Amino acid sequence: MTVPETPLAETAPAKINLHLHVTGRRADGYHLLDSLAAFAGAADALRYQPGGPLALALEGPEAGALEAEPDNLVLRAARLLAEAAGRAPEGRLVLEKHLPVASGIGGGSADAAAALRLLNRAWGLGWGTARLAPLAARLGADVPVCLDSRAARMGGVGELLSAAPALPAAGLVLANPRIPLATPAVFKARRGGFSAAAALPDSWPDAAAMARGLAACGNDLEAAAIGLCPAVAEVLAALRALPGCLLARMSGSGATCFGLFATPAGAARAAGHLPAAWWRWGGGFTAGGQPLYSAAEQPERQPAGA
Ligand SMILES: C[C@@](CO)(OP(=O)(O)O)[C@H](O)COP(=O)(O)OP(=O)(O)OC[C@H]1O[C@@H](n2ccc(N)nc2=O)[C@H](O)[C@@H]1O
Ligand SMILES: Nc1ncnc2c1ncn2[C@@H]1O[C@H](COP(=O)(O)OP(=O)(O)O)[C@@H](O)[C@H]1O
Repeated sequence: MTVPETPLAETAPAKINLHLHVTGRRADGYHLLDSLAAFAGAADALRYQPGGPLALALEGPEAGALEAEPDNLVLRAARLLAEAAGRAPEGRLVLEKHLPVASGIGGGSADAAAALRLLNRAWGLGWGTARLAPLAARLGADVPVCLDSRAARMGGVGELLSAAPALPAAGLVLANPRIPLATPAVFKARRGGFSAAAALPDSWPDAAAMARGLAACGNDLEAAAIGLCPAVAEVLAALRALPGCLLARMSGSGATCFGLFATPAGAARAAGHLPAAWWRWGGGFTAGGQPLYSAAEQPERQPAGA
């Protein structure tokens, strides 16, 4: 695996759908998607202590939303991996929950993928991504892209991954009105036909070019989400009103929306202007749990004349 971590801990970065086109529907009701997924510095964290039967403890600011869950995706991932490896599931996992639950940034999917990576190492399996990917797909449509947590183009129902455009140094603000939205309900409420896959370049030179390119795409679930949760429209308006916001759009099935900015530092400052009652975060993109660009490569200001 390509995610460098300390031996018994993993980060589970938020997945952002920079665009999301619904291109068709399968006979089983699942939708065919075309999406550019990228990963934010905002993340959950998962730790492991060996010994004893499999157990999960929840902590962190967003843990409350999960305490009543009968079956956490982390435990489902652990049992699935143990079954595939022909061994007993064991060890104590601690999930530190920072990402809002049911919010369109794939927190549960990222946690499940982090559990597969972590237990793959902790149990000494040494499996590569190719061997873990089919297990990931069984846990949810978003779990395969979260295995490597690197920007990727998603096709099929989410399991067909291909190269993403090279992302420039850019800033990202995430905002959620603290209203959970269930993914199946949003797909069900969607009206209209299907979209073509987006035409994207191999790379964008800077955040402004990326915002212009993404403006030609959309999120086909946005209108349905606003119908179910009108606060999504308020979040989008608030992001667009932030100084320096280059583009604002909903991620996944919502209700989290993102704003693109020139730099991570500018995004972090802008996030502070959003209502304190919302979940809000500002920073940059990551790949495999590491910042995409070093601080030195992230100019605070655009060069003169840019
Ligand atoms: C919409 C997306 C876009 O990345 O993100 P989120 O809003 O969840 O973050 C994903 O496709 C969500 O993936 P995930 O949350 O793993 O979905 P799953 O658990 O597999 O499916 C939940 C339900 O969503 C619907 N679903 C999901 C994926 C898909 N391609 N078509 C669908 O119609 C189905 O009704 C399914 O029963
Ligand atoms: N570790 C987990 N984190 C978040 N949600 C989880 C987890 N385990 C199970 N779930 C369930 O998965 C559903 C989708 O969660 P999540 O991945 O946060 O949504 P989304 O993909 O819309 O961001 C939640 O409503 C919850 O019932």
